[in-house]
Amino acid sequence: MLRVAVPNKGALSEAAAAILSEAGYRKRSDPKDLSVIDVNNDVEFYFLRPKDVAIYVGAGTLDLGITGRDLAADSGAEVIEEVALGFGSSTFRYAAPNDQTWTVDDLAGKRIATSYPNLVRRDLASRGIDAEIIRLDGAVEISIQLGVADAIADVVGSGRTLRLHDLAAFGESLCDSEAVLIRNPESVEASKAAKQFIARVQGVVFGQQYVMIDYDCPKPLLEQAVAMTPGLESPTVSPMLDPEWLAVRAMVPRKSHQSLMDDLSELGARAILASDIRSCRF
Ligand SMILES: Nc1ncnc2c1ncn2[C@@H]1O[C@H](COP(=O)(O)OP(=O)(O)OP(=O)(O)O)[C@@H](O)[C@H]1O
Ligand SMILES: O=P(O)(O)OC[C@H]1O[C@H](OP(=O)(O)OP(=O)(O)O)[C@H](O)[C@@H]1O
Ligand SMILES: [Mg+2]
Repeated sequence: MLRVAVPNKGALSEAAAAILSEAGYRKRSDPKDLSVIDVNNDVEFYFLRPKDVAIYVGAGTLDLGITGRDLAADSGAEVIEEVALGFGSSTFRYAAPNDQTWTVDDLAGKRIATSYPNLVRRDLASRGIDAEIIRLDGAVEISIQLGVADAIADVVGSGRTLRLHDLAAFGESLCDSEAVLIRNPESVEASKAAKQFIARVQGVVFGQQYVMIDYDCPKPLLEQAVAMTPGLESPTVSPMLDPEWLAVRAMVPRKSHQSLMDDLSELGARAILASDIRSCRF
């Protein structure tokens, strides 16, 4: 049976559960459940703290897991990132009180509070900076005010928490993160079940990033229209009852589909439809 780790709570858990459900896997009925057996798919899910997921997967105790790229990096576990899941996007930044301008070199000899000590230690070492790391479990942004640190290194999503605490980020991002599906490098190399699981999750994520566009196109405009909607391989072009028109169908990136529909309409296409793709395989 394939063994898969899923965040049990926190920033990643809801979206992770939604993707797995869309991919056809069994949901847990009670949020307190720490494991669920999906008999139909021959998968056992373990609901763990996102921070611990990479440790289990790296050790080979579990085959696959969903966690944050930043958490996996901090764990030091040897895991392979299979699929970027498109949610839980964040950067990992140094920050300090915004009444002064800081550079990364100013961190030398200072106290840096963080929940990601290995990520920070590695970054400082690569820069040859010696600083003291204060390891905290969370609510890191308050630590300077409380006098235990001079600067912090933490996850930044919208940036709201930094602003609320009069902090400003400085230096480059130490890690551009999002939720990822990871696997153990050895244990599932040849496993058909693992490959199928990865393909299903990839299919849902890919489906979320694209929409299907259908439109009616006057024959003389076909070349221009398909240049705008090239699809993945190539668009499907079908005859219509009216010989002056053709029906075109292609996948397009979700992000730009509204402006693409505007452009197609301006070109002379009609009956332009966009529909969701729930899942796909390549
Ligand atoms: N505000 C946010 N915006 C985007 N991603 C976030 C945000 N907060 C956390 N993350 C991402 O979620 C993951 C951490 O999840 P979470 O915050 O649930 O874990 P935790 O901090 O260990 O747990 P908890 O917050 O319950 O103590 C990381 O990959 C991080 O990049
Ligand atoms: O940039 P923002 O959108 O404001 O989000 C960033 C904040 O979100 C996370 O905290 P979380 O809620 O997980 O609490 P924690 O610090 O206890 O982990 C993260 O650690 C930051 O504190
Ligand atoms: Mg958190």
